[in-house]
Amino acid sequence: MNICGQGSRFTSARRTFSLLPLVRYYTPRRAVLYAPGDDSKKLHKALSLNVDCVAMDCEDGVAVNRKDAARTTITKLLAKGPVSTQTPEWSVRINSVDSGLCADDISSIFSGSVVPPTVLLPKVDVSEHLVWFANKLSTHLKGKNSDKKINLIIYIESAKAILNLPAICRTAKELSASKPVEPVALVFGSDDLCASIGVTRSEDATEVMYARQKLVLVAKAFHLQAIDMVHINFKDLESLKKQCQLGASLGYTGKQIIHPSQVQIVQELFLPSEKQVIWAQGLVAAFQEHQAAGKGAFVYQGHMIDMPLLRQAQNILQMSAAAKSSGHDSTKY
Ligand SMILES: CC(=O)SCCNC(=O)CCNC(=O)[C@H](O)C(C)(C)COP(=O)(O)OP(=O)(O)OC[C@H]1O[C@@H](n2cnc3c(N)ncnc32)[C@H](O)[C@@H]1OP(=O)(O)O
Ligand SMILES: CC(=O)C(=O)O
Ligand SMILES: [Mg+2]
Repeated sequence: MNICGQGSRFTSARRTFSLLPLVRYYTPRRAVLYAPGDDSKKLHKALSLNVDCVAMDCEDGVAVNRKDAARTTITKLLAKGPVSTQTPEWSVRINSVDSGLCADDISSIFSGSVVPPTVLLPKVDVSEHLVWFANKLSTHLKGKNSDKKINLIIYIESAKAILNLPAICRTAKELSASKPVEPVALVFGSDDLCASIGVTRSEDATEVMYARQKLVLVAKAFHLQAIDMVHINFKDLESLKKQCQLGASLGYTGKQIIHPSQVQIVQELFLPSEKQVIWAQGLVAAFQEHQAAGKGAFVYQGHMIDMPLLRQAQNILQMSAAAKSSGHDSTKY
C-alpha cells in the first residue's frame, strides 16, 4: 500500500510529479492540556494521561502570589524526568514579556540540567517581545552545552497581535537562525482576545471567527502548526465536539484543553476519520492511474478530481500517519 504516496514518482509529458510529501518533522499536538504549575497533583495526573502535550502553566492558571510555587514545582518535576516512555511532550507556559515575570520564569525553569523541550510564550503582541525572549533565553542557556533548540509556541491573543501576525512569524523564523529557539506553532488565545476587543465569549464563538481564520492562514504560510481555542465550558462535551469539528475544518491541527475529560474527544477529532483515510487512499491510487494514462482531471466518487484534491488527500494521509506513529517523538512523515 502506498500511504502518502511514499516513494511514488511518475512522469507526465511536461512535468515530473512526486507524490512524496515534503519531508519534515512533525510532533502531533492535537490536545495541549494545561495543568496549573503550582498544583503537583494535577501536573502528575496530566503527565500520566495519553495526551499529546502537557502545558505546565506559570501564567494565567496560577494566582499571582503562587508564581514562585509554580516555578519550583515545575523545576523539581523536570529534574525527575519523564514518568514513563509514553509521557506526553513536556511544555511550560511562562509569563508574557510585558508581565515583568518572564525573566524570573526563564531563570528558574531553565536553571536545571533538564530543560523543557518546548516553551509556550503568551501575549506576543509585537516582534520585539520575541527578540527580548530569544536574547534572554540565549544568555541563560549559554554554557549548557546543548545544541538542541527549544521548540517555541507563540500565543496570539490581542487585536494588536492579530494586526502584527505576519511580522511576528517572520521575526520568529529569523531568530531561529541565530538563537536557541525553533518556532513550531501558533496558539489562538481566544479568551484574552475577547478581553482585548471588548466582547464576551459566546457559545459559537462568532465574535472571534475572523481572527481564528486569520491565524490559521498565517500559521500555514509560515509552516507552523495552528492550535485552536480552549473550550471553557468543560462539562459540555457535545459542544466541545462541535468546536473540535469546526476548528479542524478550518485547518487547525490541535486544540488547547483544560480538563482530562476533554482529552479523548479532542485527540480523536483532530485525527482524520477512517472514512476520510479510505477516501484519500482511493483518491491517491486513482490519481496515479489517471496521470499514467495522461488524464489530469477525472471523476472519483462523483466528484471532479485534479491536483488540488490530490494535495488535500495527501494532507489527510500525512496527518493520519504522523499521529499514529510511535510515541510523542518527532516523526518523519
Ligand atoms: C484561558 C486560559 O488561559 S486556559 C489555561 C489556564 N487554566 C487552567 O490551567 C485550568 C486547568 N484546569 C483546572 O485547573 C481544573 O480542571 C478546573 C479548576 C477547571 C476544575 O478542577 P476540578 O474541580 O478539580 O475538576 P474535577 O473535580 O472535575 O477533576 C477531576 C479529576 O481531574 C483532575 N484534573 C482536573 N483538571 C485537571 C488538569 N487540568 N490537569 C490534570 N488533572 C486535572 C482533578 O485533579 C481530579 O483528579 P482526581 O480524580 O484524581 O482527584
Ligand atoms: C488560552 C488562553 O490563554 C486564552 O484563551 O487567552
Ligand atoms: Mg491567554
